[in-house]
Amino acid sequence: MRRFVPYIKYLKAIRAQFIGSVLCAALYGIISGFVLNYVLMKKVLPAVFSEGARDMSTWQIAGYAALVPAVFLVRALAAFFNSYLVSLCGVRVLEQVRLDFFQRLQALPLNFFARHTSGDLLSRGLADTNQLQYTLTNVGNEIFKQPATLLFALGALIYEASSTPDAWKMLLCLASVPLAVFPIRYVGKHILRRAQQLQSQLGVVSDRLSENLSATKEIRAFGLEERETNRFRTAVQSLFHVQMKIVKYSSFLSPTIEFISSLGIAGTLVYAYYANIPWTSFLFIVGAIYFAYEPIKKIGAINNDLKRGLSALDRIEEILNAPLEIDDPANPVAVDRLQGRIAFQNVSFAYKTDTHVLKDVTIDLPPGTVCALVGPSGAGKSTFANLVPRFYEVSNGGVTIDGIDLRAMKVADLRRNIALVSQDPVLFNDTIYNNLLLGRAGATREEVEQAAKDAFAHDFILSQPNGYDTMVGERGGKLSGGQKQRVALARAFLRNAPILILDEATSALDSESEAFIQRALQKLVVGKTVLIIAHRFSTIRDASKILVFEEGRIVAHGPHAQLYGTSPLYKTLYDRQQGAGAEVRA
Ligand SMILES: Nc1ncnc2c1ncn2[C@@H]1O[C@H](COP(=O)(O)OP(=O)(O)OP(=O)(O)O)[C@@H](O)[C@H]1O
Repeated sequence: MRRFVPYIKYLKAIRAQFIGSVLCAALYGIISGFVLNYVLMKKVLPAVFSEGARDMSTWQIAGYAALVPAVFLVRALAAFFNSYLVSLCGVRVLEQVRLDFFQRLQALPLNFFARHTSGDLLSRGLADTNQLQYTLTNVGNEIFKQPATLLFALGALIYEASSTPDAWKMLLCLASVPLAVFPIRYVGKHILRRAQQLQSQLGVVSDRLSENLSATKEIRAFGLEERETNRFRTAVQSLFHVQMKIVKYSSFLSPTIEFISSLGIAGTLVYAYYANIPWTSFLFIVGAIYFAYEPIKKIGAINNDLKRGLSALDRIEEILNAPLEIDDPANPVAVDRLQGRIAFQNVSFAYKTDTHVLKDVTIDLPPGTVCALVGPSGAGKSTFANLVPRFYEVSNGGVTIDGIDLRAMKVADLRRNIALVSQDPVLFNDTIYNNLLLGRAGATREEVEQAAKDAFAHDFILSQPNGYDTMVGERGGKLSGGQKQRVALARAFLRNAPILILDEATSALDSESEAFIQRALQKLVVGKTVLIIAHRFSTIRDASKILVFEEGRIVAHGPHAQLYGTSPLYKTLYDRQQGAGAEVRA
């Protein structure tokens, strides 16, 4: 239970409901453990079956009989309110945990996402939080009710045994109680291990599903349907296997505890026979034994739930406690609009191992430089560009903008000064207008439309069924590649940041889109420091500075005319690209 303590803070806002649920649980415990037994065995049965019972009026009989449903009614109300309020608390705590989980995902560095698959993260965010919610409400439901019931049942037993001559020896029947601890511990241990397997197997299933859904076209094109189904089947079968192990252990517990409690009752029966215990006392004590074992059985079951919840919590906390790595400094330098002088000073960088993919890179790009990054595949161009918005932290050296080390400013301040247009821009499943607005929240309608005009997107947007209010579909699926690119460029116009990072699309666009995009780009780059991961020779040639990457180093830099004569690698890359046409990568 200690593991859940840090989350108690989330109950603050609903303190009254939580206290209400505990009080209802206590009332339930008193009724189940004592009142029910007492009313039935000590009041109703003796009154109805005693020698003078024949003389009672119908009203008197009915009065005694009505006591039974009256007690059950109060117990039912206590159970209902306990369950309702506890569920409310559990759901509220989980709402916060889910939010924390999501917020953490927003703050974690990109490196983290390279280490975790999206299926695994989805499974932690959905299946594990669901399991935790189930545990919290289920365990919460019983955690006060059952111990209260046990306490009052034991109290009733001791009270009765001590007030009936010789009956105290009947308490020996409780000697079998400790026996119940063994199966509870045994099952709990196994369930914890299996629950961990179950949750991670759920991650595998979710991973297969999300990978499959993200590659629907490739699967059909390569005829991979059967292979995919088989892969999914294997994952689901493993899940089934682990699930059944859990069912086996959970189902084992209840009957075992019932059997142990029957041993106690059998012992009581033998003793009561020899000790001549009155039947009313005997029934009361057997009732109390039953009501004492029932909570033990339930506590065993909630122990299992708890173990499953703990394994889910472990997986959620792995994310909640994952180091942020890239965080704001304690005393950030105040940054408003930067000019855009980017400088790398002896920068080395490795993704995870010691293998550096950037090695001792030093370069100074004055504001307004349009800089093309070229080099063979894997040479480090994207990595270089990704260090500027501080998507990753350098291993050695430092990156500065306007002379300020990136680590000295707030991450949000830095990124507000950068616009990013990626190769395959992602649009959210929202209207075109709202997708544009992501460039700069708070922009006016006129500004948004002007940005769309600058990006040559305005006309195609107006020709959509609902103009700017047309929904773009999941990941912008209802727009063509060229249209998505223009929306992304319009977003960059709207942002109007001093630094622009552009990953040029490698796939061919139709010539009309291509021409629009080139014209938009020419306008967009004016007055900005631009890093273009360039794949078209026209872009490369027009750049004011070209950085040639090879195996993580900048081996040459300068304008096209100079590099063409001095850098053999650049000459080869450029000639190859020019020969192969606009679509071939550098
Ligand atoms: N997230 C990552 N995790 C681990 N290694 C990575 C990651 N991203 C890139 N790398 C590795 O870093 C090296 C440089 O990659 P980078 O993407 O910067 O090259 P690039 O020059 O942009 O290549 P391309 O032109 O093919 O996009 C490569 O060896 C690549 O395998």
